[in-house]
Amino acid sequence: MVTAKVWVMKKHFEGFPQTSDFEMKQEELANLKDGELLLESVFLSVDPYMRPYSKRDMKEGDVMIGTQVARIVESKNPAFAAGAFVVANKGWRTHFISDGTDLNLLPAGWPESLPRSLALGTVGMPGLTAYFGLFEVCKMKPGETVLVNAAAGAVGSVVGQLAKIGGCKVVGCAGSDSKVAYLKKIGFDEAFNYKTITSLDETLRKASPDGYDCFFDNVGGEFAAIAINHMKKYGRIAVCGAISQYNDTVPQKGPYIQFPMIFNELSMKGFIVTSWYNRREEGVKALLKWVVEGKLKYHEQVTERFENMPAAFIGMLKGENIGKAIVKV
Ligand SMILES: NC(=O)C1=CN([C@@H]2O[C@H](COP(=O)(O)OP(=O)(O)OC[C@H]3O[C@@H](n4cnc5c(N)ncnc54)[C@H](OP(=O)(O)O)[C@@H]3O)[C@@H](O)[C@H]2O)C=CC1
Ligand SMILES: O=C(O)CCC[C@H](O)\C=C/C=C/C=C/C(=O)C/C=C\CCCCCO
Repeated sequence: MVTAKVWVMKKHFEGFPQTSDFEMKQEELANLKDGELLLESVFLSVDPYMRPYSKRDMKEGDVMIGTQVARIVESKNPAFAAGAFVVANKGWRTHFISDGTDLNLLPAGWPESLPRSLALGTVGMPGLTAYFGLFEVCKMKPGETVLVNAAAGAVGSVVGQLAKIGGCKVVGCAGSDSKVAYLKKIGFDEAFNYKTITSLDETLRKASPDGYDCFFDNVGGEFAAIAINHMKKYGRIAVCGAISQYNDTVPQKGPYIQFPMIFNELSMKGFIVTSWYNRREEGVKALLKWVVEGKLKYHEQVTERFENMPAAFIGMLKGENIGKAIVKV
């Protein structure tokens, strides 16, 4: 008999999540039946979507939603061998049982030198968000200028580098000087700290006087309201996330976007990465190839120990991460 540790959302978040909103519990797992597998989480992901999705999909007492890289401890399913690693979507749990239908094996040929946690970041859901958001939603073309916010994070850092790989100029912003230095290091043409500039309007104009063809928006709110006025004619905006609004208790007002949308004939499209998962294999293959070739750099903010899941989640929402926020069990 295996006992799993799990984190539940004890109380719905009000405003910014607090550690007291979470509770760690234990779950006894049943013995394996034929066709089933026992898995242990090795790395868990903490992601911004957990904040709005908790409100939409969860009730108090539910295990926190989320994905992990897990190792197969025991297999009674001939399609899976013990010792193999998979990506699963089983929530904040140390151990769990699966019948294999909801597991994705790490791609064949995963290099020994690469951390398997990248399957939750640059070569996983956030990397795929950048890939499909930029190439399919923004329809980025060589020679264009791309703007991305939350640029030093899991999605943004890949957006900027894919824009460079695709032959574009890229402008990014982040919330600290060390993040801005990181953006320069990974090839951003222009980068600024949105917390210390005096005028976003002036900063965006200076970074690209001719404006922006593509805007990959991870933040929403006031930033997006100002950035939309800097789009070029026929510019495209991928509405990926709205992290500046996730912890609001009172909805933000405005903006009124009709004038720039009409006069510059802009396109603005929201998207959810999983809608592109019929092409998941293609995206993972391309991202892994660029990582192996050294064209796509990665950084991970690793928090040790399952017990620290809430702290890692809250820290990521506060901006403590450079690159992908990961918990190592
Ligand atoms: N549509 C989709 O399918 C998907 C959407 N997303 C969205 O993409 C965005 C980025 O996700 P991800 O890369 O995983 O997360 P990140 O790794 O970028 O971490 C979140 C970052 O957001 C920034 N942030 C927090 N609060 C604010 C704020 N009020 N204003 C501006 N920036 C803020 C912080 O960086 P800083 O220090 O720079 O402030 C923080 O590090 C999120 O909005 C997320 O919901 C992600 C995956 C899929
Ligand atoms: O890795 C996986 O397979 C899980 C991924 C799940 C998820 O779909 C990935 C990203 C989602 C990002 C969502 C971003 C948002 O900004 C969500 C916006 C609105 C949600 C509605 C909330 C309503 C609350 O009142």
